[in-house]
Parts: sequence; C-alpha cells; structure tokens
Amino acid sequence: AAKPKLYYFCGRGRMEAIRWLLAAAGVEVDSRWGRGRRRTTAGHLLFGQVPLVEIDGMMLTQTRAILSYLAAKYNLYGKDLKERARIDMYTDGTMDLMLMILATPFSSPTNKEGSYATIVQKAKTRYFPAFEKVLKGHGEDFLVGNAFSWADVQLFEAILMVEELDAAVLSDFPQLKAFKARVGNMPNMKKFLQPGSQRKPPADDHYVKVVRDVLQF
Ligand SMILES: CCCCC[C@H]1O[C@@H](O)C[C@@H]1SC[C@H](NC(=O)CC[C@H](N)C(=O)O)C(=O)NCC(=O)O
Repeated sequence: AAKPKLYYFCGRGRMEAIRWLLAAAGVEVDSRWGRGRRRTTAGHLLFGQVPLVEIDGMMLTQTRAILSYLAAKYNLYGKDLKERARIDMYTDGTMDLMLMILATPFSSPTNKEGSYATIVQKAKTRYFPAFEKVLKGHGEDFLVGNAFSWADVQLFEAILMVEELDAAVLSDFPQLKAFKARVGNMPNMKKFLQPGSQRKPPADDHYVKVVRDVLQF
C-alpha cells in the first residue's frame, strides 16, 4: 500500500499526535507541504484547515477523525465498544493538555513562562493524577484492556511534552514513571525517539512565523 501522505507545516502542531500514532503502528509516512500552502491541498481542505492526511484513497482532515481512523485501522483502538470509549476519554484528555502547550507559542508574548507554568500545574493536578490512578487501579502495563493502544501512545507523547517544560514533573507519579520507561522501550517508540524520525521539535519563532504567514493570522 502507498505510504500515508501527511500535509502540514514543518513543526508539531496538530499533526504531531498523528505522526506518533503512525510511528507506534510501524507505518512509514510521506510528509508534504513544509513551508507554504500548495495547490495540491487547497481543493481537499474540507474546512480550509490542516492537518490533512491522504490515506486509503481518502483525503482526511479533522485531527480526531484522522486519529480514530488510524487507531481502528492499526488495531490500537481496544477490542470492544467499552474499551474504545475509555480510549476516547483518555485521548481527549491528553489532547486537551497537549493543545494548551501547542497554542502557547501563538499566544501574546508577554507571559509565555506563566502560561507554561500554569500548564505544568494542570498536568500535575488534573491530568497525571488521573492516569496514575488508572494504572495503579488495575496494575496492568497499559491504560486499557491490558494491551497497547492509542491511549498509551498519546499519554507517552503528552508526558514527554510536559517534561520539556518541567523535567521533574513525574517525581510524584511512580506509576507514570514506570509506564514511560515501558512504552519508551517498545521498538517502534524507541525508533521514533531517535534522530532522523518524523518527530518534530518544539515550536520556535521561525515555525510560528511560517504558520502565521501561511494562515494569515
Ligand atoms: C490550539 C492549536 C494550536 C494553534 C493552531 C495552529 O498551531 C499550528 O501548528 C497550526 C495549527 S493548526 C492549523 C489550523 N488547523 C486547525 O485549527 C484544525 C482544527 C480542526 N478541528 C482539527 O482538529 O484538525 C488551520 O489550518 N487553520 C487555518 C484556518 O482555520 O483558516
């Protein structure tokens, strides 16, 4: 099958979770559209927005729709409706947390440090305690159904993103520390963490400028 084509900026943004999920599934991707909106995508942006993923003959937009399709396609979406509902709950939570971080570089430059401190606090008081409790509660290696799923991929991604803001953030979360070590040792995840993978760096001023120029905001 052809490699999925990812149309996005050359940075994390809303496409990063899609890159992580495809990496977890061991799927090679074809990244397009580094710097500016090109004709090849204009007609396919349903609401004029990216991420856009070309896969299985479809031009998919809407991050969650893309992630759900990929999770189901690569058997990372639980074994039944109830497991899928829990995976949806957990991924909505980690996506809420990550979008706070992704939005900050685009917010007013006055108080970025303050914003990041608030996000770290949210992670420590709202999000990480919830996942610590889930793991402690069932004592299994993964969040749902004792099997690796999209929920684990996204929690791992969110942990790494918050650790970029506060390296000691897991000091009060022993279950999450062990979870991070386990998932980080999985071959596909380990490979994605190596240099040269599709993983993108935190947003810098250049990335913010490119996005603002292209999206005119
Ligand atoms: C809060 C999110 C972070 C800030 C938004 C941007 O960060 C950058 O990486 C670019 C992104 S996202 C780029 C933005 N896309 C979206 O907002 C998609 C939202 C959609 N619900 C999704 O989940 O895919 C965009 O194309 N806008 C054009 C415009 O609406 O006309």
